[in-house]
Amino acid sequence: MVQLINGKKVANDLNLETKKRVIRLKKQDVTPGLAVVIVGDDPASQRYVRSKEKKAKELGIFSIKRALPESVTQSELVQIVKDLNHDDRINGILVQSPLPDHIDEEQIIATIDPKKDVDGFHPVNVGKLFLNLKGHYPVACTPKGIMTLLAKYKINLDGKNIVVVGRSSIVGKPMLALMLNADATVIDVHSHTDDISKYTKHADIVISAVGKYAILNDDDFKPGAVVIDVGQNMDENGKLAGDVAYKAKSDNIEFITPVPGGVGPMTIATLMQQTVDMCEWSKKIGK
Ligand SMILES: Nc1nc2c(c(=O)[nH]1)N[C@@H](CN(C=O)c1ccc(C(=O)N[C@@H](CCC(=O)O)C(=O)O)cc1)CN2
Repeated sequence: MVQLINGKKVANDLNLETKKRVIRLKKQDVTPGLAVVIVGDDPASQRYVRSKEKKAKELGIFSIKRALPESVTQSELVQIVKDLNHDDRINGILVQSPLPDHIDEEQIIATIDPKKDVDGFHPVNVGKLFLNLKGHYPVACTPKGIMTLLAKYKINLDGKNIVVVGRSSIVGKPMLALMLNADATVIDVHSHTDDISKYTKHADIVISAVGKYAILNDDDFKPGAVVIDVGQNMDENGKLAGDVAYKAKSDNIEFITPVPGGVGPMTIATLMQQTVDMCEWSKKIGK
């Protein structure tokens, strides 16, 4: 029988802890601040941004949203990010991805002050992660949230065979780095990989971040596998579903993150946690 990894519960616990930290900071007259920049009207992105604003409010984090039309120019967007870099109320800036095709996303991310890059996408922070540098720096929220989930479920990573499916900057690549830094043995498979299941079938842990419903199923894993499903897709009935189609009585999967209720809530809880971390780091408070 497959056991579900309850991301919603772990995220709720993390949010409670974050809320307590915010209360403590406010007693010192410090309020963490988050700025969310969104371009265009993609319904999924709008939903995610609404959830981020709602959660920030619930936890007592100050937040501002810059919602821009699809027609915004590169230079206008660069200027908005620069203004946020200089806004003392703001500790974390994120630009919701994806951006429209006419925008050079790399330049926008590189404009964010690395000390306010709450998504951990800036090349300086990505470099620190891959070099496994000590010290304080932000890390992409979805992979960081996955590491928190695995730790909560006491899933050992040292020397384990990990297969990451997908190589995006948001999940796949930082996930690889975090796993390497945790002493796991890591393989990344992607759209140019000949036979993905050849790799997943030998993995202790598979992390799938492809964005295609049912790209993997029970037969693609070995008995006892832990499966982390990052997909946010629609199934054949128009219901939200992950990358992995499985039966509750799977012979192979031992643990899986459900969609919804697995990795998704951890992304937002980690974003809130990291906003507070960055506020404390900037004021040299705490850790
Ligand atoms: N700047 C960023 N852009 C994007 C990121 C990111 O981390 N930073 N990640 C994704 C989208 N994302 C956050 O922005 C995100 C995706 C899914 C969820 C979530 O809670 N999913 C729920 C279901 C929600 C629903 O009903 O649709 C779940 O799985 O339970 C949160 C955040 C791409 N862009």
